[in-house]
Amino acid sequence: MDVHDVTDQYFQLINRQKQMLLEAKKRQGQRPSDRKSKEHLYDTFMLAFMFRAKKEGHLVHSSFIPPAYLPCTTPMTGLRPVAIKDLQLETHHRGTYLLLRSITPPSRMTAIMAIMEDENGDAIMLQLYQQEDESARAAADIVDVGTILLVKEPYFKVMGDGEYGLRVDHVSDVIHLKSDDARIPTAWQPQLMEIDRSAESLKIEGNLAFEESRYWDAITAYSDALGQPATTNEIEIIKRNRSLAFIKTKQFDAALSDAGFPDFNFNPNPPEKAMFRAAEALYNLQKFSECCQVLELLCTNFPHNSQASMVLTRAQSRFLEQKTGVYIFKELQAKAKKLRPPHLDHATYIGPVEKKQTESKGRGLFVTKAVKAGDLLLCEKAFGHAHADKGAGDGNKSSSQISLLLNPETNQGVMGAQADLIKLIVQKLYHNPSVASAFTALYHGNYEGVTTSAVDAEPMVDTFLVERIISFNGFGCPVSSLTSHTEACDQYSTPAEKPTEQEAHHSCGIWTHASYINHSCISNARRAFIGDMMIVRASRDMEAGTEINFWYHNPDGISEKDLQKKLKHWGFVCGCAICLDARMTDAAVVTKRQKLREDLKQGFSSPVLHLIRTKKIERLLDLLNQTYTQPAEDVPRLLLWDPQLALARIYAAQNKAGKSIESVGKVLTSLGFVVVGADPSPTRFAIVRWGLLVDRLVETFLHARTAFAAIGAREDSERAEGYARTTFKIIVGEDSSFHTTYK
Ligand SMILES: C[S@@+](CC[C@H](N)C(=O)[O-])C[C@H]1O[C@@H](n2cnc3c(N)ncnc32)[C@H](O)[C@@H]1O
Repeated sequence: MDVHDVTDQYFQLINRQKQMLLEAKKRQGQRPSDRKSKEHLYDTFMLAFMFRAKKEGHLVHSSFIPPAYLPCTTPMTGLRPVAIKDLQLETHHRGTYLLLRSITPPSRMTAIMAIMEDENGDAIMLQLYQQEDESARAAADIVDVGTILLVKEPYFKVMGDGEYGLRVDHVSDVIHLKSDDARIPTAWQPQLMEIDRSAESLKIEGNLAFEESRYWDAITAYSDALGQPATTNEIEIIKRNRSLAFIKTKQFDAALSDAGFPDFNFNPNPPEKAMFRAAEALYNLQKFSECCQVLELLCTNFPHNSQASMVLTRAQSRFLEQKTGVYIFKELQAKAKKLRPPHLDHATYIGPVEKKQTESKGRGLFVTKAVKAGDLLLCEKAFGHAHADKGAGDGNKSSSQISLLLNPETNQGVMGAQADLIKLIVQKLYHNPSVASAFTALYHGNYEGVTTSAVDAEPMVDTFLVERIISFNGFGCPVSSLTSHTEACDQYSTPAEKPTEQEAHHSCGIWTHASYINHSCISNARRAFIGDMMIVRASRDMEAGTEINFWYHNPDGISEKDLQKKLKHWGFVCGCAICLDARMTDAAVVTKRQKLREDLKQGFSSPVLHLIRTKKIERLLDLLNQTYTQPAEDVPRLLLWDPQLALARIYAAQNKAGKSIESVGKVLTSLGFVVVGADPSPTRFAIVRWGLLVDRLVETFLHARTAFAAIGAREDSERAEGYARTTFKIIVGEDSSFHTTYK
């Protein structure tokens, strides 16, 4: 993940956590004799609960990923009960389950916590991780006073504060029991029997909960109703109602099934509502073709349903995007600017690409036909996207959105919305198993998860597999590459001084198709973002069958050693020509280059006469150029192009068109381009071979446009503008904002 890596800053914290884990491990298997009484745990928890409630909203979350363990794969019938008093520290109690009842309300930190008791009256702190956000589902919906649940294969451990507790990382390891479940002990059963538990009264209860936006309660009531005797007609109505509640809670697989899709229960004239629910679910599952089919039938059978025809128009637009890759990018930019989180209602387009095995990088993505620089390869909606406001973590009021995620097992520390992304994807997989395989098929290193995806007919999600996949495949992203492009170019104020800090993104996501693209510093594609859409365009012309590569981390402005450090957690060392050349370069040459860049910096800031100054700069650039031995088209000269551009800028300001064009040609050559006509000769200006696509290339081509125009080479000027526009399109993802950005 190319997000804000803070491993170095939090090295000590990671080490401290490792030490704590080692200490805790020494107690493995112990049955602690100093467990606190139920009363003590209750009092302490409630005090902290009240104190925390007052401070709510100003929490900066930090969390440690514990050593990975597998979710429970044993069916309930194969598990035996265990009691709190029998739990052993630092142990996963495989083959058992613990029956618990909550004696406190929940407290939400990184996990949802509550004090639970067992049948013997012993109590324990329970921590439930990876649950939905408060905005999606209130913590009290998950656990509250009186909630009875089963924890499968409980993990008993020493917690951060030295107390003992249960930690549950896999959402499928907890089963909530309904009030009539036979496993509930008599003493915990409700004293008063409810009067009316008929399907009809439960349906009404569900409807009421739905009207009050208590969708989870509505689902429980409808599900209870379906457990009671009812006519076929009643069952269908309850299911249709539940289907809508499933849609509201993003459980689209279940919504589709409740709507009766695909055969609508063999009904040749499916009910209007059933079709509408199915269409909504299909839309959200991005199945636009099937969605259009259902809506077309709905509009034919019920021509007065204006909402259906509106949704059909929307679904048709998505279907068209999916088929053709034609988007109204201006609209996408406008939506990304306005929406928070910037999740856009648009479809994924998969261009001329296919997944194949590479020789040494695992699987990769290849073009299936010849493409030109600028061509669209992918325009992909994120499978999951977690947004963190820019500036979050800087002490402003958005700071609660940012978190620190530390993994002592992989020695990694990242700052941003990753913790949210893990949670979000765990929930998506848990609630929509039909989409899981696109995610679980992604690269996950040597992590060996479970081979099954369901237990007791319920989906099973391995949180640690999700974390591993995100770590290897996630990308940090700006809200819009248009903004980051303009910011990157504005930042470049001092000539010959590369910006040292590359932008660290706090928002992040997973794009399951783009995830097959391997890294190379000498890339032939670039990714851009508009909201949660990733746009991948070719940055060079490619033959059919070429492997697509983009850089995971920009190689410009960073030493080879630091770059490998950034790439380390992906588990490979870049073997591209730039990196190999850097490794072979003598230390004396490195020092010489540094010295020349220092001299150039001084040269640019020198107040001496222009002519003397540019002459000196030319000489220094020439010396710097001579330090490279490999042809620039094989090994781009990353320390040369930016001072060369600074010189082109000076010539442009001095209206020295010829010199400006010559400098532009040198910028392009140092970036690995092969160009012709970058001089006042009659040869037409053209790119024979594209090179590295840095942000300031747009400016470079625009200098050429102006200079060619000044010498009356109109055609060359137009061509230079065309290249500027193509470059902009590759970097930003689209070119509809080209003229407003570069007036
Ligand atoms: C996002 S995945 C890319 C797809 C992956 N190759 C696969 O088989 O699914 C990232 C992983 O691909 C591999 N990879 C990517 N670029 C590589 C490179 N330049 N050299 C070697 N391995 C690379 C590494 O294992 C990395 O962790």
